[in-house]
Amino acid sequence: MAQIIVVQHTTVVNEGTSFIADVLLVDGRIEKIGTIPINPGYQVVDGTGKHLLPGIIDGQVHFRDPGLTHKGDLYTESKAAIAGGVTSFIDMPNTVPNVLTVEMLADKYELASHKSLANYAFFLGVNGDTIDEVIKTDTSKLIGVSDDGLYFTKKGNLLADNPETMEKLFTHCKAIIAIHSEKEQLIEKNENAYRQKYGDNVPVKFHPVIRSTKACYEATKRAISLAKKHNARLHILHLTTEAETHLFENDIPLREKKITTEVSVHHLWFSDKDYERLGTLIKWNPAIKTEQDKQGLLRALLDDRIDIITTDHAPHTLEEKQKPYFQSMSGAPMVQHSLNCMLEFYKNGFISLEKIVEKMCHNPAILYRIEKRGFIKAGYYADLTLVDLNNPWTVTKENLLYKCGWSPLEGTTFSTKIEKTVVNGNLIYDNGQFQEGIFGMPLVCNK
Ligand SMILES: NC(=O)N[C@@H](CC(=O)O)C(=O)O
Repeated sequence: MAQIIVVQHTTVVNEGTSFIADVLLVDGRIEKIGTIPINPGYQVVDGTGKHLLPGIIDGQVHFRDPGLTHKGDLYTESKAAIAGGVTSFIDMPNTVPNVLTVEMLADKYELASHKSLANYAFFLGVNGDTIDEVIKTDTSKLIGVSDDGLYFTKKGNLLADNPETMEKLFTHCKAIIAIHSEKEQLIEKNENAYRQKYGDNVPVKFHPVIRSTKACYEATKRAISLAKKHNARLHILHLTTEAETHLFENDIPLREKKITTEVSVHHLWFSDKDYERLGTLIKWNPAIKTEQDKQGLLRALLDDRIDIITTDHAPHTLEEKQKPYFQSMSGAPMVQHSLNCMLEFYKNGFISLEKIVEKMCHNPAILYRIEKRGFIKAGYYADLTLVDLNNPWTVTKENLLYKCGWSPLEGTTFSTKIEKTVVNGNLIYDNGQFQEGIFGMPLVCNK
């Protein structure tokens, strides 16, 4: 028998408007939005007073599977994602082994098919060592290629440091090229200067001085100019500086843009003021920068120079984080709370609900050409999240779902709660309870 769910009397937030309606879900797809008569056998979800959003599509996560599963894995982190209203994610290649060939990519899809509760896609990794292999590959069907995090291998050769490699890739690659844009060579110089002064114990407040605005701006400027020269499809990951936002355009529809960018939630949420309180827990690459940068990023998001919001969810164990500056891992878990963070900006009057949905749901689907997801539309997959905008709760260790068991947001009180999350028509998350054993689907990239 067909599985039928009706979400009744809910405020649907979709494509720039919000309106009260019922939403009918049949066999994994959205069938109708309007007034739905209830028949016996329908599962009814009361959405009165709640808001129904398309499931979040997080365009950048590190779920650590395979090889780094002491930090997180596809099961634990996808579960945390779903509790946060995230129904689809795109995962980075800096696992162990690094995902540098199409065979390894296929292995990762296979792994996710029996581990991930959310829908999934994976970037093919690319760095200076594998460029020739990647450009021989049929990249036209891939969601994207990326060098993100591959510098941890130390033979990484990030694209931002290698204009020649970058040009070669821009000439041949048909997929989106998503790059981590910081000039590592410049950063290394800064690191050496600070190491001489402080040894290993550099105060973390210098992190944004070491991983400087200059390192970001120069890398982004160069990547954009090379991409324009070759008419390549470039996406700059996790932008952190106000200066860089002015390098992007907002007068072309997203579908036609060749150069796009994103902001990660933590760069909107934290600023350098927070280093004193949180120390290396908020050490990220690129670094959290100034209050002025944070404001500039929000402005660029609102005026469409920034296209999507991601988390760059990057769990590490507390032990790995709480080491002296140079040994402490960069990155932190965020995927369970990204929607709550953005809804807090809404509650404080900084952004509309419709804009949040555009940047977290619609635009990732458009940018990565993801088939039939990201919108509340008849015929689309039923990936949805139901939120209560007036239900305060506090982040504690006990309510974290991350395998690493900590969050830089512990102690934060959010005024909104993610109540339910539907993935492919299945009510996977309902007020703290999970329906286990139903796995997500691979995202289909429709060029
Ligand atoms: N963002 C981070 O600080 N860390 C990421 C790697 C990366 O995105 O560079 C990680 O994988 O830990």
